[in-house]
Amino acid sequence: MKLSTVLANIPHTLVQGNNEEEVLNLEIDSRKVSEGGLFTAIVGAEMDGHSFIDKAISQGAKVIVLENVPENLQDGVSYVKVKNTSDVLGILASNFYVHPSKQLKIVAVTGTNGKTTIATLLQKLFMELGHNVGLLSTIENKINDEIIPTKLTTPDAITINKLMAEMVQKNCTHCFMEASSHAIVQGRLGGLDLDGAVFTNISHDHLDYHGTFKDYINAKKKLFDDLPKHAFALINQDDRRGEYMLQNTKASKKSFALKAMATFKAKLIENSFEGLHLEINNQEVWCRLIGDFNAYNLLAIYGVAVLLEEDEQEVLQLISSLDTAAGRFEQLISQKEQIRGIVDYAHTPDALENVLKTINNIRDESERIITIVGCGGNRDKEKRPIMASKAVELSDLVILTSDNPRNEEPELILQDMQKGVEMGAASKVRTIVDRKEAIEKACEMAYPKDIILVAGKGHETYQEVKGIRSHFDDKEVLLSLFRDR
Ligand SMILES: CC(=O)N[C@H]1[C@@H](OP(=O)(O)OP(=O)(O)OC[C@H]2O[C@@H](n3ccc(=O)[nH]c3=O)[C@H](O)[C@@H]2O)O[C@H](CO)[C@@H](O)[C@@H]1O[C@H](C)C(=O)N[C@@H](C)C(=O)N[C@H](CCC(=O)O)C(=O)O
Ligand SMILES: Nc1ncnc2c1ncn2[C@@H]1O[C@H](COP(=O)(O)OP(=O)(O)OP(=O)(O)O)[C@@H](O)[C@H]1O
Ligand SMILES: N[C@H](CCC[C@H](N)C(=O)O)C(=O)O
Ligand SMILES: [Mg+2]
Repeated sequence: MKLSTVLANIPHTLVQGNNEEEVLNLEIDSRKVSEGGLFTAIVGAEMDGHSFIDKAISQGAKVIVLENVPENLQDGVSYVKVKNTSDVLGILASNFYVHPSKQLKIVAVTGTNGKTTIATLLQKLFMELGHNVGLLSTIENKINDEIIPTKLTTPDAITINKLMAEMVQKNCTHCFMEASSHAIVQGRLGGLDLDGAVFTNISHDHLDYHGTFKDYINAKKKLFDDLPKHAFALINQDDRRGEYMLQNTKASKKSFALKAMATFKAKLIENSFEGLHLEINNQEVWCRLIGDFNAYNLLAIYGVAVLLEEDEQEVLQLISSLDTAAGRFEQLISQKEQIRGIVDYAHTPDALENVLKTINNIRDESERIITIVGCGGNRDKEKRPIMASKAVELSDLVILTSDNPRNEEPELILQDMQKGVEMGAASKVRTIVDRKEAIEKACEMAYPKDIILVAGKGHETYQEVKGIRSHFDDKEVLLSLFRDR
């Protein structure tokens, strides 16, 4: 594609070079640039892409999009100056891949918890409804049944557009995606033509990155501020910040709620280890998902489907057969002793509290709860003592352990967590650095019918220590320990 076409609708100055240059590919990482590529220099959180411009050229880049022009320009290379490279990357990628988002119905889901559940189940539902559908999620990206592995919840703008172009090529009509707060702030969704956005809830997370809770809330709000007029903005009316998300949006305002007045209403009739019994817009529905919080997720899914003009009856019928997303309240029960293992991705104080409250509400009094939980390294430190304290408050026994220590010392993360354990509760808490040993200990301590909650890693199949990811799977460990129980 010609450079002038790639730069359409982007205010820029061609400092040197030729607008007719053919661009063969786009890159933001110099290490991945190939012949004929366009390299965009991004000022990142840790590094400045401008320092890799020469490296990108040595790898074959023919065009450089940048904010700061270097003193020495290389011959045969076009240099394009823009005001903010992160801001234009989405438009650049959309131009290069010929605006795939305009050819898809796209709904982005944001909020602290529930994004993966809602996006994943929407993809399943819309496939059941007979559509070809794409998915961008924490667990994986998908084009219909084809799985494309991912390391991020929301990919960078180039990857998003590339995947969407592939979705269009494979006749997809819809794409459901998660919009993380990091992605919104970094402009990864820039240039996308969204048809709807969903707000689930907001609670403590990622303060390491956003600084204050207010900035974290405003990061989520930006998704709604940027929506076009033809889109819908669907918010959780029961969340204190739901209404705020709609303050400056041009989109049509819709809501869902269990308590407040809303466009889409549901009532929780019963909640058990077998599933949820709900009333959605005055119709009774049985669902296989567990926990009050999933009533919100299912209602949001219903709302999106109706707003995308699917048949309400068919949607309600299909919702009742939807299964949970991998690692979200996944249950395993040992044969002989009926010990109940629950693997859940709760890695925020709010998620942990919700999951534990759900278990407390539906368990039999005699069934004890043993919780295994850790907190990620190189992530929000403030949530560590809070998560430990919630675990202690709502469980009979707690084992604090490691969850992706990354570049931090696991022992120090655990010390931060221990600060949330009150003196009087110390007797029900143990600390075991090795996650496998922690799960083994929990099984050793469990009586028949006890409940073991393994929180924080959900679908993850690795433990990341000092930059190296080794295979680790909570579910796999539990399964092998349950074999003889
Ligand atoms: C803190 C953060 O969000 N970083 C993301 C961000 O990187 P960055 O632009 O700040 O990168 P940087 O390392 O400072 O480098 C600046 C630029 O130099 C380039 N570079 C760097 C080195 C080199 O040799 N050559 C080169 O060209 C980089 O490609 C980059 O363009 O943009 C990159 C491209 O989009 C992301 O891959 C990267 O995610 C990192 C790996 C990450 O761990 N992010 C996590 C925190 C994240 O985004 N998580 C959210 C989910 C959170 C949740 O809700 O749970 C997600 O969406 O996954
Ligand atoms: N609507 C909800 N409200 C509160 N907690 C929820 C909700 N949905 C799920 N959870 C809890 O949060 C955990 C994570 O859920 P999910 O993966 O759907 O969220 P997410 O927003 O995608 O998270 P991430 O930002 O890490 O990708 C679940 O395992 C469950 O414990
Ligand atoms: N997307 C979240 C996931 C956290 C999951 C938990 N297992 C951890 O590694 O901290 C993050 O990157 O903060
Ligand atoms: Mg997610």
